[in-house]
Amino acid sequence: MKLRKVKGLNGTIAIPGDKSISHRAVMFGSLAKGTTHITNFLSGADCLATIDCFRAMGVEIEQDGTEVIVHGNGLHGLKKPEKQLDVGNSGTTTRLISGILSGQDFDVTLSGDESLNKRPMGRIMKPLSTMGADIQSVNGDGCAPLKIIGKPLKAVHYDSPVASAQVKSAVLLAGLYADGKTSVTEPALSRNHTELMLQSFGVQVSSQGTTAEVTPPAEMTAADIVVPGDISSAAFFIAAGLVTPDSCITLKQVGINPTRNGILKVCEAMGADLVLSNVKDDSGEPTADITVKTSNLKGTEVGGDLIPALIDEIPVIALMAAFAQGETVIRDAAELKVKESNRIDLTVDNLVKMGVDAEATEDGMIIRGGNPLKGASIHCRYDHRIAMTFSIAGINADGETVIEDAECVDVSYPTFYEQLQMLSGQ
Ligand SMILES: O=C(O)C1=C[C@@H](OP(=O)(O)O)[C@@H](O)[C@H](O)C1
Ligand SMILES: C=C(OP(=O)(O)O)C(=O)O
Repeated sequence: MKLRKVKGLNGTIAIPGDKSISHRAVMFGSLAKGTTHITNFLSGADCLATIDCFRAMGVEIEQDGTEVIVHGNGLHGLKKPEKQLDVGNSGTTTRLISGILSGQDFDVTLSGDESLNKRPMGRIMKPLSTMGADIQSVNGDGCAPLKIIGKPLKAVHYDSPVASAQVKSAVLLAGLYADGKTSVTEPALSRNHTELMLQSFGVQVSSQGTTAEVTPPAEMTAADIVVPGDISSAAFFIAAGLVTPDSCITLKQVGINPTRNGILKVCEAMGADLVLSNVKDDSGEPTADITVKTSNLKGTEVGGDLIPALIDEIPVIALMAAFAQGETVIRDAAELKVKESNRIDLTVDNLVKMGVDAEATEDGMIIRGGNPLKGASIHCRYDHRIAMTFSIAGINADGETVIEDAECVDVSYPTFYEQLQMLSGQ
């Protein structure tokens, strides 16, 4: 993908469905008795991998673009797949499904692509093993492929060392099959979509502070799920609208769940012209339209408990910082090293290539904004968030920017380039 400066971004777009919520809707619909209708499903590669995994375990799932119908087989209705499950590039699929598979009465192996098979799975193997699961890293390196032999599970309380919704969810989903109430406490609150959506499927879940507890149900009941727009996808156009001269963009129906909306707080601290309208909260997952206009940003500090609420947005926040006056410090974000790529190093390397004064730290980065950006050839190691971040950089840089492997945006945002082109009037 080749990009050059644009004359401004203007217009209104609908942001595609939330990736985290789309995964969960397919998973919980598959475990429920009855028919689950999902509207505004994210038809990106990661969520399609989740659909394929459940189809392989005997669940009938109809998909027509963003409309999905799941004919659930009930909590104990999954069947042993004929082959190894392919989780593609998706950490969420891998970790959440591992919780579910731990409690089945069959064994299964799951594996993903090169990037996925390098990501740490010890973080879920440890608590799931404590519950009695037999889950092994096939190559003994703590990564996928994972072999999971389903077992009767014990209820536990798990004190998680990381604020991770994937770890929390893996344990809570195994808890659906345990012999009593299972709870997880995390060091800071991560996204709570699992807790909210399990309740919609009739499961008793309680949350207090950073602890969530699930009571194993006899059955789960099907639900209709309307997926809000993904704030992690909206983030690219929030940043684009703020840093591109002569821009005004409205993003419709974006999820603003407080465990996800950290970027809105960062925008406020940076002095962004950002307005929420049409705020709705009828499904437990609040949404709003977000309007952003070109702004003079200032540097800020990002860290602490805010990090889990914006973890996937940090590369694009770093880009905003490159356009801001003064210094931005991002800390407490070491988790970025174990995403689809090492997002600390890759973000900083690519920023520096484009002429930004940036340096990596142990747990984040420091960016001194204000230098003009120059076009560069960007390596994204097939990391969708890096590809989109540096595409927004590219439309604000002198000369040409080339994004290698740009097709990886399909993982979470297949219509990204189409919408970017539309907003730039090209
Ligand atoms: O639960 C989820 O849907 C997700 C949780 C986050 O990962 P961690 O739980 O590993 O932080 C996030 O980075 C990922 O994109 C989606
Ligand atoms: C980290 C991400 O996803 P996952 O962990 O599901 O691969 C992401 O989408 O940025």
